[in-house]
Amino acid sequence: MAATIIDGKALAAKCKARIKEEVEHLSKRPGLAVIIVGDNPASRIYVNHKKKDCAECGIYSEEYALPECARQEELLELIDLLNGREDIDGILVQLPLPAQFDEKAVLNAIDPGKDVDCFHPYNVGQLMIGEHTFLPCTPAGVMAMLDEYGIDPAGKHAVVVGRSNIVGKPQAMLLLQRHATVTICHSRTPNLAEITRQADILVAAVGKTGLITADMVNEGAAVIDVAMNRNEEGKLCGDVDFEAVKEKASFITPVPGGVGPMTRVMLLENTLTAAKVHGK
Ligand SMILES: Nc1nc(=O)c2c([nH]1)NC[C@@H]1CN(c3ccc(C(=O)N[C@@H](CCC(=O)O)C(=O)O)cc3)C=[N+]21
Repeated sequence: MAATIIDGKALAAKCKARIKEEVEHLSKRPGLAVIIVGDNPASRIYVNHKKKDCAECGIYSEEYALPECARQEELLELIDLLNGREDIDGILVQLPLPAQFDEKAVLNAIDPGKDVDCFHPYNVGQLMIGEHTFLPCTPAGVMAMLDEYGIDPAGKHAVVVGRSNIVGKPQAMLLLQRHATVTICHSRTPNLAEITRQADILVAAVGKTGLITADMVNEGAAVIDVAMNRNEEGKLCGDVDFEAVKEKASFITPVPGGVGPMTRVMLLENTLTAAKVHGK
């Protein structure tokens, strides 16, 4: 039987309506500062999306566009200024940064209480011990999708393919918190298909078009595709062979229209949380 297609766009719209409602009940508007450095066209599109999302939910947003040649000190000074501003609850530095930047130092400079990406080592540590305030946006978006479709991770075997700090690792943590048995696979995993075939929940987060083929998926698995790749025609696609895998899976996320819109919602959610923590 063909899989149920998880509609990330519809769920995102529903979540945004709730966030908007909550924002209306605060004493002051939440504020998000978005910093973009250089002119990466994908980053430009994403940042525009974020601004539009904020406006839709009544969140105040400010954009800082620094030139490609900006210096590290300039960026650190800006972050410092934003750290001190009461009207700004969240700070997001769009990644990737141009090569001259020390990404780690930049992320470290953001006040952990304003780190709505959940990239600061303090927040990553909090996540590890289950004490987190902020949710890692993409992994939390995935969890919200599982919840919405009644897919309970408890007791299931969840296989995460990919071990990045922004998706694979935090995804594994969130699934673990929800009592899944978690396996993390990556580029050096020799018997990848053998392991993915054991998955009740399979999360693909590698960034390699066509990586997950139907023979790698267990009948009835829930398949979540986190990747944002461009194919030869420049079309957005994930890691999963969607057409073939949807005939085998019980649930599957499309790209676009799956995890991407939910990632954006979680940024709004974190900004709302930060505003509440800041007494708004
Ligand atoms: N500090 C930082 N935080 C991020 O969260 C962050 C980042 N840097 N750098 C880049 C990645 C990528 N990312 C996406 C989020 C949503 C969509 C999204 O909404 N995608 C739509 C399609 C968008 C389109 O058509 O291009 C969809 O899947 O339906 C895509 C990509 C956040 N990132």
